[in-house]
Amino acid sequence: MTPPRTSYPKQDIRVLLLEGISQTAVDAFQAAGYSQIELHDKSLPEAALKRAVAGAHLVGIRSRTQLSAEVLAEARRLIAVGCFCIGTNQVDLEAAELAGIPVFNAPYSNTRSVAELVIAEAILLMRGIPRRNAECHRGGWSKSAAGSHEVRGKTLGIVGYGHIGTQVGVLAESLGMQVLFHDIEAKLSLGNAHAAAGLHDLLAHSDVVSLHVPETTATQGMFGAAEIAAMKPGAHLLNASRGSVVDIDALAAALREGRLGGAAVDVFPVEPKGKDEAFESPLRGLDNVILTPHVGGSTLEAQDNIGLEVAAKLIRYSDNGSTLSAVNFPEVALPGHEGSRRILHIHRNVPGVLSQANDLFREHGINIDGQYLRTDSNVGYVVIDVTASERQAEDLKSALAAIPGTLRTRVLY
Ligand SMILES: NC(=O)C1=CN([C@@H]2O[C@H](COP(=O)(O)OP(=O)(O)OC[C@H]3O[C@@H](n4cnc5c(N)ncnc54)[C@H](O)[C@@H]3O)[C@@H](O)[C@H]2O)C=CC1
Ligand SMILES: O=C(O)C(=O)COP(=O)(O)O
Repeated sequence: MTPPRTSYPKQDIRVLLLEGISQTAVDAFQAAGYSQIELHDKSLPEAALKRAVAGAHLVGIRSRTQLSAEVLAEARRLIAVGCFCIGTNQVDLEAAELAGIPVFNAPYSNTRSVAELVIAEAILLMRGIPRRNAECHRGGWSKSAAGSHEVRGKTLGIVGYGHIGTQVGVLAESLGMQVLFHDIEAKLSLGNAHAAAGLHDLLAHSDVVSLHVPETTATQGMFGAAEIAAMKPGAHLLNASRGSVVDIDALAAALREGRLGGAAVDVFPVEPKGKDEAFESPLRGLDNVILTPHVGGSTLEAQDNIGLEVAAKLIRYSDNGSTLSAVNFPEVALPGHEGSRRILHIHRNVPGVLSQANDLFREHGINIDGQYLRTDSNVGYVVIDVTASERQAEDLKSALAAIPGTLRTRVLY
């Protein structure tokens, strides 16, 4: 079956996928009729990124690519961005919205992978395995129970009790751990987990502390020397959230001085762009630290599911206009539009735009079959289904594009 025609022919829509996004995404785009797909296995340096996004209509990234306002300013053809991961802190979401570009992500697909890694690390740290592993590699043989503990009966403190934090809690309870959590939102406790009275209360009672907050202005640097000092002596810290959350120098000092028993760190304030760049960190060389290269969500299962999930969201927006589950944009869920032309108009949310748009339809003598509108404080997104010839729809699109405040206009056939 020939795919439905879009105002811009699908074979001319350019998809740019960075950072080794799964083949499942490529397959999904191809199955939907998108053939121009450019793939890169790592993130691009800023100048190359600007050049690449300038020619792209759909861009897929993971956590490493910074889509700043400056980069987005080059992306004049860009229709939508897909973050093939959970975090969207690497994108200037407001700049994207003000440019009329919805951003999508995969809020669930890698959560189990992170939770499994965290539980494995908690067990390894409580047994002192990172140090013993390092010693064996050097020919040592410290066969001793000193400093080794079962996790059963110990307390795990979870900071950020969201999709990942709750799963970590459930898995930890199945191992017989007691679970405390701290969140800025009121959260339903799963199992026998208890909300701590506050962050410092959690720190005072936990044998292992695991961070699962997003990067926000409030979480940047939230775990500094004071929080580390408030942890139980010999406790362990796990960070698979974002590198900016923890003061890495304060953590390195506490580990060197033996105030903390150990740490497992997956995310860093500065991460290499790819294999060719060296990883620098004050935590390197510390035997009581598990260092991993931001692989919390990197399992084949998670990546394959993320590829499908985010590609489907980008395709749905490109083909149908639905912004359902966009993280920065008014959400409009749309039915199919067989038999109608669908006109998409994204505009700054200023008074009068909608009435001018409606006037245009009257002036052009075009009846509106369906109209969908959502706004937030920055933008309005109006979708209008009309019975009109291709020519009439294109004329309307040009007239709509001339309304002051218009950010983007598209016609879907
Ligand atoms: N290492 C890796 O490969 C991966 C890392 N991540 C990171 O993990 C983060 C969390 O993921 P999810 O659990 O899916 O997100 P989520 O949004 O479901 O949960 C985050 C929780 O943190 C809470 N929170 C926000 N600010 C807080 C604060 N200042 N203090 C305490 N709690 C706060 C929120 O209320 C929410 O309950 C992501 O934003 C991402 O940065 C996610 C996937 C993979
Ligand atoms: O999902 C997230 O937020 C992650 O941190 C995983 O990032 P990645 O896709 O591995 O670059």
